[in-house]
Amino acid sequence: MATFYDFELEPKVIRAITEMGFEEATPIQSQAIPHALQGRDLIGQAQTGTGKTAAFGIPLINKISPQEEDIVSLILAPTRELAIQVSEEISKLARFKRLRPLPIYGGQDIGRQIRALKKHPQIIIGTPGRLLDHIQRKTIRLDKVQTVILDEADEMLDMGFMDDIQSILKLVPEERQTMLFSATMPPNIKRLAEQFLNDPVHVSVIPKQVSAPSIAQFYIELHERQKFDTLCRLLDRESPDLAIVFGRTKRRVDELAEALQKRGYSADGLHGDLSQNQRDTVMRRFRDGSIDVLVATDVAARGLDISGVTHVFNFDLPQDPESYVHRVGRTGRAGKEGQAWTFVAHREIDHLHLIEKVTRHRITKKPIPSIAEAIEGKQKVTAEKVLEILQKEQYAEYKALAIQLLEQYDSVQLLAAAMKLLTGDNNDTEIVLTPEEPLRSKKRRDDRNSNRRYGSSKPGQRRSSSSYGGNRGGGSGHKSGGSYSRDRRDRRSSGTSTYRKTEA
Ligand SMILES: Nc1ncnc2c1ncn2[C@@H]1O[C@H](COP(=O)(O)OP(=O)(O)OP(=O)(O)O)[C@@H](O)[C@H]1O
Ligand SMILES: [Mg+2]
Repeated sequence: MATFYDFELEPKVIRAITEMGFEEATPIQSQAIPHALQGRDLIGQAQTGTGKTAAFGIPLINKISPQEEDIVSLILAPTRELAIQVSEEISKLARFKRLRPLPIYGGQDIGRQIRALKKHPQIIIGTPGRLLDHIQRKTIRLDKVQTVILDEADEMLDMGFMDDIQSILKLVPEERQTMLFSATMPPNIKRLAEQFLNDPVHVSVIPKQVSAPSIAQFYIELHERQKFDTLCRLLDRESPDLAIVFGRTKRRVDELAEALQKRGYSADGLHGDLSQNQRDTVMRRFRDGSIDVLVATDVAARGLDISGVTHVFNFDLPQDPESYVHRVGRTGRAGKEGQAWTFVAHREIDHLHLIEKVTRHRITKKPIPSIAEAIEGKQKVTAEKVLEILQKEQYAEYKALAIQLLEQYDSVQLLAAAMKLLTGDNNDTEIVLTPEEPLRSKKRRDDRNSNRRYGSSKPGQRRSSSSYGGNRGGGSGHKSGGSYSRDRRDRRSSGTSTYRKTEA
């Protein structure tokens, strides 16, 4: 396993990496950084949570001079939250070089962005729409750009950003370095690559399974009307540190977040119809732990790196296998463990099997947790809280009362009563959610030989293989076809190697 001293990096960059607590390079970093430093175009694919951001961020920071006054690099990301996050990681890497990265995304005051642009940032991290806006206003010029990175490249295609990306890249000099990154590379990404990349190196660190091995994956087969109580029981039994619950539509997310609040969970929703202010607030509160359940549409499926997310719940089955991979990839990051639970209506079982086939990962069937299990889980949390106070000896002012009560009552009964009070009564406020239709799977002609469905299908077939299910909520209706290529023989396995991050 490579350390960062193995690459020819400036001492200031190495120092920043060390301060971030990175000891060893992850597999995608060891393989991509040398090519990127040589200026090669690159297509990088590696599992979720394995450090793709630094894989392009490190070589990028290394080559930019702090004296530079122009925008020399451009990073495109599909969502605002991701643009903000990538910009933060780039800032950390650029700390000692004192470079000026700037996130540019929709929903933020454009006047403020224009003022920030006057301070000569060298790196712009943006979403395509707002970037085009600035280009039209001539507040951003791209004619000095030397490096372009498309993070979550396949998602940007899927969201129908192809035209925008084309318009943006037309303004960037042809003599440049371009890199694409994602955990999933459906075959139609080739179109993008052929058009925008020049003799790219393919770096693929996808071992046998597409999703990270550190994620335990389960599913529960149930009726739509059982979903909510099942979610509550799972939350009680599992007591996640932080959890993300994915719903299919914006309405679903709103209803679910409100319902969870009614039942006493500290939850809030995130989707594209909220104001940017609301989106920022929800993300900040989730990151700092003031809410512990984030309910979201697929807007939160890609790239978001929030430490402490131990559980992902697919309240509704995702539209396609790529979305599944990215959603569950919000947990089990940077070598940590995580769990993903997927709710499947009886009629959706075929979809689930398709996901298993494409991701080459068995998803284990589990029963609906019982009420008793849920209560037991809640009691365990209460006991842990009590023991924590005990260990930290934070009870001095209650000691006299305890002695007094113990003189009069039985200790077991007394403690049980206190635990009951702390755990709270079972809150079974009646909840009614607007039902969502189960995903319908269209019979495909190539269903007989489903092994061939992904990857090796001809362009004509791909359309049909992508049509299992309706449109993604609010999307343009354009769907990508297919998924992971199955016949990639040059996949180098990352094996069982792990990498650690020391607490910096
Ligand atoms: N070499 C390293 N050692 C330890 N931790 C690392 C290393 N490189 C990156 N990380 C950390 O791992 C986490 C995941 O990284 P990152 O968000 O770049 O993953 P990703 O591959 O882009 O995932 P996704 O496909 O979900 O976007 C981050 O918290 C990052 O700081
Ligand atoms: Mg990423």
